[in-house]
Amino acid sequence: MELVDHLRDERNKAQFDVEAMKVVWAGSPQELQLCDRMANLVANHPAFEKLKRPMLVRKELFKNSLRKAAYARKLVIDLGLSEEEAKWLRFYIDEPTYPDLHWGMFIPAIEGQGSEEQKEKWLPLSRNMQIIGCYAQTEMGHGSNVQGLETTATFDAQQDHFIIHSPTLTSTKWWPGGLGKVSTHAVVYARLIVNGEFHGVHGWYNYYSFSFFLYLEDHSPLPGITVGDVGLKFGNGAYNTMDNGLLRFHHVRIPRNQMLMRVSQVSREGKYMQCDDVPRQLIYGTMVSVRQTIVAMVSRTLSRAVCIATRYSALRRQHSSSSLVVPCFLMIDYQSQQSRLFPLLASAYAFKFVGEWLKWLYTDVKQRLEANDFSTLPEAHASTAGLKSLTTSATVDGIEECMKLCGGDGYLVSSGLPELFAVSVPACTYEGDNTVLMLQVARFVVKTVSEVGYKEPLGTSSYIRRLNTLLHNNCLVQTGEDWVKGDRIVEAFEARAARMAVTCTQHLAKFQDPEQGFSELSADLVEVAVAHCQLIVVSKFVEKLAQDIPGKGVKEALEVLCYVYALFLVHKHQGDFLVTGYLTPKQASLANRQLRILYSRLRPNAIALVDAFNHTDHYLSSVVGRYDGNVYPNLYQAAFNDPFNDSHVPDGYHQYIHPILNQTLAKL
Ligand SMILES: CCC/C=C/C(=O)SCCNC(=O)CCNC(=O)[C@H](O)C(C)(C)COP(=O)([O-])OP(=O)([O-])OC[C@H]1O[C@@H](n2cnc3c(N)ncnc32)[C@H](O)[C@@H]1OP(=O)([O-])[O-]
Ligand SMILES: Cc1cc2nc3c(=O)[nH]c(=O)nc-3n(C[C@H](O)[C@H](O)[C@H](O)COP(=O)(O)OP(=O)(O)OC[C@H]3O[C@@H](n4cnc5c(N)ncnc54)[C@H](O)[C@@H]3O)c2cc1C
Repeated sequence: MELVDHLRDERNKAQFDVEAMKVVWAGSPQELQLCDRMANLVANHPAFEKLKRPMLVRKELFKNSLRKAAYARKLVIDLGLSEEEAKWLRFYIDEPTYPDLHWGMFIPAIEGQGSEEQKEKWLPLSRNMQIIGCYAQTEMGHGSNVQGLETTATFDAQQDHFIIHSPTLTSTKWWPGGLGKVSTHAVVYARLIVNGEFHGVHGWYNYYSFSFFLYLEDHSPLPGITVGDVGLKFGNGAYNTMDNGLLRFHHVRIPRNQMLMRVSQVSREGKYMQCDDVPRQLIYGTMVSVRQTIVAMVSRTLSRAVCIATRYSALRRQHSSSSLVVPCFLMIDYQSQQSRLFPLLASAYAFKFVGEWLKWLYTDVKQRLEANDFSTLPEAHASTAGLKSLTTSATVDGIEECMKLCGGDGYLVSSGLPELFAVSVPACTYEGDNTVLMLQVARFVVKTVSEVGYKEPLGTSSYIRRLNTLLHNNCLVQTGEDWVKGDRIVEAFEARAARMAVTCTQHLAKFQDPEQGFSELSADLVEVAVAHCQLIVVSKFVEKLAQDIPGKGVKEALEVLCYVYALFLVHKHQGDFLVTGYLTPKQASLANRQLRILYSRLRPNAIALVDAFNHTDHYLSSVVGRYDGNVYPNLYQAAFNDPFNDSHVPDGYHQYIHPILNQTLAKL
């Protein structure tokens, strides 16, 4: 039977080569081929069916996720998949499970913080999954405040042991993924006590957290260990496939050599030694690595929601403005729908490119760290923290907007959007609460501004070198067309970020106690950080356009997306641009007018741009976002696939409805 493509007319409107755009989106022909292969491997394997997931109760859901993880592992072994292939396989299985933490945090923690000897011992076991590990940092009372961790690791020189202990209820390890039921091992963060002294006390540190490698034997907890799951989380299915755990220690002994010893060591005699030249921030290194990964992947999450909402918008008709009866307008042709949807489409591309850049930055930093060059660590920390915060917040808001863009049907689980929202929203909290991370960026920016004159700003903050120009030269835009020039756009974002940073730095200088100032101005500081991070995203998109991009019309389509992204932000944050005096109201209004023109230029390419994400229907798992656009019959069928429709007589009908109908409630 010939398949009907209900979006064919829309696809025919495309003004660029979709296959070439797929390569740009994937990053390279090899990446495209790799992702395509893994996505289809998952889509065509019955073990990875996921439509029934939201209907399962927690225990069934969890067992189901264990089954999938086991099949995935079997595929990795049977097909001899590389670590990179296995990573994409897990990604397309699309279900948070313990291997995410094992591969994503436990192994990187050992790689980053273990000594050579420790790595040699534990990494092969971990990579073969003979042990399964998690990352246990957060405590019930201390998430954002890592310095406040209370778990203790006291050295016992007599027995050459550390004694791990949870001295208070609030020191209970709380949230680590994979901890609740599965992990055999954990990297545990604790305060080190040697000879009765806390170690690692520095000017800015009260406590110093150390990593320990902890054995949970034979899957029954070791004596002195209490372990369990933190409980049901938001959303059906969603993150409930993960066993986020709790963990308490009651004077648990572990051998001394289970302390991860790259940053500091404790000798047999109980001597504490800090490794020369290795900054203690390295114990935060795993977080930097994971924040980078989150940014690299988040564009896919947003692209998924945008793909669903764009396809449905290009199919569904509503009434025209002149006739409320005859349905004729495609939803996507409403200006208001475009002004909500197209900036999200542009953001997905923008986040993809900034994610690529961040990956490059992180790879560079990692190589430097291996050579004991720590000079770019502050830039890596600020960029990973800030971009993680900016992109996850925008993505989660974007998914919610996509849900609304699909009207009532977006609210149905079968649209794929509610579960996507529920599984994505904790990304604003895990790996650092987004506000807390933005405050870290603000510290970095303010410090850079304060040091102007005796320390050269580098990398993402190099615009601060041109502070004088940025503070005094105002925008030169005179026509709408002036807004679609890369250097002009970047300069506008630089001027806004620099002016906001300087104002905040001046306000901070008025406080005698800098920390009090920082606390009182924290809401403004977050805005400074947002301005700095948006500048990074815009400038990386503009830099991308300066590259050679093959394929008919591809570069032109990307240019439109880039300016939509940037001008949408100018419009949304016009208060910043106006208050800082960089723009006049007329220039702000020209930006908005140009944005509308860009929407009309984007419109014919909308479906092709989401097709270029190359998402399979399995990955989307959305009735309204299907590739063929055959929505209505499938939407109708999906209602009957719900087990709730198996019978007309639901459980409880006879018991609770009959008495009402028959007026026999008194018997209840
Ligand atoms: C898949 C999902 C799985 C989820 C897993 C999780 O959630 S796991 C759990 C995830 N949990 C979280 O994410 C917890 C979030 N909380 C934190 O990461 C920390 O508590 C903090 C960064 C907020 C504050 O840290 P603090 O109180 O220690 O200190 P401070 O602010 O005074 O800064 C002191 C200096 O250190 C610098 N510096 C800081 N971080 C880094 C870094 N990573 N790298 C390099 N440098 C860093 C900072 O710039 C400053 O430099 P300066 O100015 O002196 O040159
Ligand atoms: C799904 C999920 C998975 C997780 N996985 C892991 C894991 O594998 N391993 C692990 O160790 N942890 C894990 N976590 C824990 C996670 O890292 C923490 O939840 C996170 O760091 C935030 O800490 P918190 O929950 O204590 O929030 P809090 O720090 O209590 O924050 C609550 C509110 O206070 C605000 N706030 C806090 N501090 C400040 C400040 N200094 N200035 C201004 N505002 C502030 C925040 O913005 C937020 O609005 C996970 C969490 C979730 C939800």
